[in-house]
Amino acid sequence: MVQVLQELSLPISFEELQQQAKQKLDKKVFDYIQSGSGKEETLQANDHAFKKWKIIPRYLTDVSKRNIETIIEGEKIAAPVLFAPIGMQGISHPDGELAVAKAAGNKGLPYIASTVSSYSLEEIAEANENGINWFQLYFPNDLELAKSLVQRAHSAGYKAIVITVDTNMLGYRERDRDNRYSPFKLGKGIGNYAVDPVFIRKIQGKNPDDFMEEMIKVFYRQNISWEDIAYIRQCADLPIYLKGILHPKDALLAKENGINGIIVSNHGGRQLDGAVASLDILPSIKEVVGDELTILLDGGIRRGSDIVKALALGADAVLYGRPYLYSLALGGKEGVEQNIDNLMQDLEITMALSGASAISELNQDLLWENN
Ligand SMILES: Cc1cc2nc3c(=O)[nH]c(=O)nc-3n(C[C@H](O)[C@H](O)[C@H](O)COP(=O)(O)O)c2cc1C
Ligand SMILES: CCCCCCC(=O)C(=O)O
Repeated sequence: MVQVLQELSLPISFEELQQQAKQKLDKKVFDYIQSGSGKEETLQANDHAFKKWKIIPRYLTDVSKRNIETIIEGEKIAAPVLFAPIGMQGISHPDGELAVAKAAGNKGLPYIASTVSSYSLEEIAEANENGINWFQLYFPNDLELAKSLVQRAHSAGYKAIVITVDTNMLGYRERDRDNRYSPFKLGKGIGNYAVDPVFIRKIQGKNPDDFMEEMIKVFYRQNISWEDIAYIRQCADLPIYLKGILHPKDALLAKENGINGIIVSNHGGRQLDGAVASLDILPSIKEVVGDELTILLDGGIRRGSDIVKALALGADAVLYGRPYLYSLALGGKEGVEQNIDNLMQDLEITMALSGASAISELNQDLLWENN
């Protein structure tokens, strides 16, 4: 008997992937993932920014031996790509972060676990025990809780702390407001708080119906200072990255405060609408920080050519966001792995056709600005 194997086959194009995810997911969930804040000017600007730069390929170069690996925080990774922290992945697929972290590890790429993951950071670390995990911190209002989260991440083997600085409150997300949707009310809840000893102590004796309310109360620290960042450094001896840096002066302050790296990001256009596209501001940031700290970038990374452009403009690596979440929704862990295989192939082909055989060869000399 001939066995017909039903191989999972996700669309390769990002636009088609997004379209299929739209058909599969509940409308409110899809809107939450896809949309930006306000008029979505920043969301669109992220996309447009990549179109402004064209690659001027170099030919008659030897690209017969190609290598897309790079080193970030002293660890060799399969490509200059990290998985962006994305909260509550359980709304896209029941396996949520467990599937994605495992896929990241299998493909040799770091996974950044969000504070507001559906699963706890310990469960995620276990799922990706052979991979590299970083922990993203939403700085809570309570320093003891911040310390507890960071120390748990350290004990669970996380290799860096990413502090998101662009979310002192949630952006004005018109579609979620129209839909009356908040992911905080759905799914498994927030895995990290559900098991945190400090948080459990805080809610002790309270009505379980107030659990969510208590969580929301602790979420947003609206006055994070450089002293708070220094406090996190004292909690665990781990490299610190700041995510959401856009102003060159803040990048300079990060350098002066001994931060290990920054993530140039506008949160995928979900926070301040009207904010500059991350790719547009990258060259000015590179100019002030030079090679003294690691520069990562996210917002609009969809294809190999986007990665080439970001690296040529000064990023050491990029964070990959929405596309992996759509792949998760459509195909679970295998879907994410397939999408990453496609991205890595695309990157290798784009580099070779640009005349580069290694990541270190990508620089601004390869780009032309199309005003
Ligand atoms: C559904 C969703 C949830 C997100 N959750 C988080 C989060 O928990 N923490 C965080 O720092 N950033 C979060 N982000 C922002 C991403 O880390 C990243 O900055 C953004 O997705 C990059 O834009 P792109 O997806 O368009 O490439 C989230 C983004 C999306 C789309
Ligand atoms: C404490 C802030 C919760 C943010 C929710 C997840 C997120 O970052 C998003 O963009 O949505």
